[in-house]
Amino acid sequence: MLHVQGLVKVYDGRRVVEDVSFALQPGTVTAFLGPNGAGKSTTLRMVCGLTRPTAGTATIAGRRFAQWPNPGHVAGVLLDAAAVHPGRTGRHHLVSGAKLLRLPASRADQVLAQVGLSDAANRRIGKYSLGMRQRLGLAHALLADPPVLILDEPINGLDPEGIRSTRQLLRGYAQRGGTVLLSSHVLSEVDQTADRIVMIGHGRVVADGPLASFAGPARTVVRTNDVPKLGTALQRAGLDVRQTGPDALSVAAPTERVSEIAFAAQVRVLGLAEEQQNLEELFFRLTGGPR
Ligand SMILES: Nc1ncnc2c1ncn2[C@@H]1O[C@H](COP(=O)(O)OP(=O)(O)OP(=O)(O)O)[C@@H](O)[C@H]1O
Repeated sequence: MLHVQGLVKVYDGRRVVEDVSFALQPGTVTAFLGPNGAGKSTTLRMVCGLTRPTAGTATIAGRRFAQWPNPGHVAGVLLDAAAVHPGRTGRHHLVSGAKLLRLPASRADQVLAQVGLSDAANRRIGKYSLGMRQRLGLAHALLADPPVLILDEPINGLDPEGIRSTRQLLRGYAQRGGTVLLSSHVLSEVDQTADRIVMIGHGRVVADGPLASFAGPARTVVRTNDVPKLGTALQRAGLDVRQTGPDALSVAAPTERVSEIAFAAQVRVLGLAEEQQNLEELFFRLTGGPR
């Protein structure tokens, strides 16, 4: 559905995007990840025809984005949430967008409801928070219910509720066959949303694959009132064990296995939880560290 082939961008003799290629299938959410300045926005701008590539091509449904007679019906784009008229209301902004796309004004209200902005529809955009502007930008991208969404840092500035509802919205959109490409420089923002990650560092793709393939083996954090006894039992079972607090151990095993061993050793467990995968570390290793 979206094909990027050998994209290169040179600014003032500097290669800021170097031979970036990937192809996205319908029904998927792909996170385009990289630290600040890695070349994400430049790549997305080339995909959307806003920046001319030095080399390479990007096509959506077989054509360059700008070659489509009605590009907004093919891909919804959110590149810069700040690029909206602050004196307009959210609703006015979306009604204008709907008109340009030859859609009924009622579409504005539908997408406002979809992103949870109905209550703020008649307030001026200048009074919106960053998170509200992000939601408005997402609403604009959704206007024509296009098959593809291209979103630059859509989670940035959202509160926890905004993050949760945006995740749900994007997952639901992909489940209905949509193709989503969203960029982020914070891995934890997208690890519950994306099926696949494409990581970019210094303009180059450094990793590309299903998110699960980058996650290390499952680890469990277990809290107990007898760290030495449980630690010994877990080590005897051949597991990698690290003490992470006065009453806490991190164990390279799923929670069920840790629970079984603790039960067999007759050690009281105060808490048991899956450890958050530290994908951030992997990210920095692959991209050569933050700039
Ligand atoms: N119009 C331009 N002229 C010259 N250099 C540019 C231009 N646009 C971007 N760059 C440079 O290209 C590099 C990549 O920038 P880009 O905005 O694509 O990175 P990014 O991964 O999106 O970063 P961020 O997460 O900060 O948005 C940076 O070094 C930036 O300074």
